[in-house]
Amino acid sequence: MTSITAERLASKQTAFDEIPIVDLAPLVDGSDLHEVAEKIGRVCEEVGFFYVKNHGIPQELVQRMYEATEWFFNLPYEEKQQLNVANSGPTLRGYVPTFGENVDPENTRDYKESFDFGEHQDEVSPFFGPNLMPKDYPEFEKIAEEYHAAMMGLARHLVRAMSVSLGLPEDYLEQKQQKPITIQRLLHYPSQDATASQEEIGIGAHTDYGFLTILSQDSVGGLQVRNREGAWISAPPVDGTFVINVGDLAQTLTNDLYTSTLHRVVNTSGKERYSIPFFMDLDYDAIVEPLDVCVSKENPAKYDAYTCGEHKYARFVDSYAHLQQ
Ligand SMILES: O=C(O)CCC(=O)C(=O)O
Ligand SMILES: [Fe+2]
Repeated sequence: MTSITAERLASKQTAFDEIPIVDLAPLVDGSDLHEVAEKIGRVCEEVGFFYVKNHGIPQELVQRMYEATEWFFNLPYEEKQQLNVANSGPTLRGYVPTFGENVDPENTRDYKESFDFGEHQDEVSPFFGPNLMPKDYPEFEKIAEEYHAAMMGLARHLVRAMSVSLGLPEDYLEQKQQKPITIQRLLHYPSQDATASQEEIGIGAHTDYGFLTILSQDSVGGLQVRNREGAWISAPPVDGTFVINVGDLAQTLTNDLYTSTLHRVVNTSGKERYSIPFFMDLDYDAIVEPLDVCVSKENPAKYDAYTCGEHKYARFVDSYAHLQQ
């Protein structure tokens, strides 16, 4: 690796407590929503990224989803290409090969390959519709659906806590999530040669486009988060946790109180890396603008209103190779 590449891809090896861990037990068992809400509010303001433990998702389910993920990416390339996102129309579901989505297109090309799905529905509209699923493997589809449903349940808990953290009724944000856009993604990061060109990276620096993300990462590592000083710090795997991060929609709604933090993945470990992010958004037509509780005379609204679906679709158009002219 040239020294400039090494410098660009390196992260500060920080203790992982720079990215805090929040214990969700009192939220999930219903004993103390307010205590957890207060903690989540603080870390959303200070970091925008946190681990959660005691989240109620069985480790065994996560394990099965990883086995299915590895199985999927080991399919012959031609079989994966039959499920290419370009065949999905506006649902934007399916397989995206290496360099098919570049989240920081001005600087880098993404080495990862991915597979997106959501809740099945017959009718097609942007982000909604049928899933493209591998043929002759109903077990894959079953695990995928089970995992997606589990993530939805955890996301609902977190969103309630976020409402309360803002001093709002616990169902306030949920009103914008009657039929939310959700994306369940599987990711594979082949290990990159340490001499790889600096334009190629696991996933380039980006913020997430949605409301919040629930990420499971395997034990390989490589996730890096940019802190307030502009340094990249590592977010190493922590057993039994998920990584939660605030997305753009939450930053807009809170008028920048909560931060949609830049992050990226660099895998030069020599091992294959897999991760499984779930993106929880708002309803397609939900209006996204700073909430009254986050706006005052001294702190006026920093954003004009936009709709969730249009914002997300525009961000996808910017990053998906098949949508570029
Ligand atoms: O794989 C990871 O650890 C992060 C993935 C990610 O940032 C994303 O898919 O938005
Ligand atoms: Fe991300």
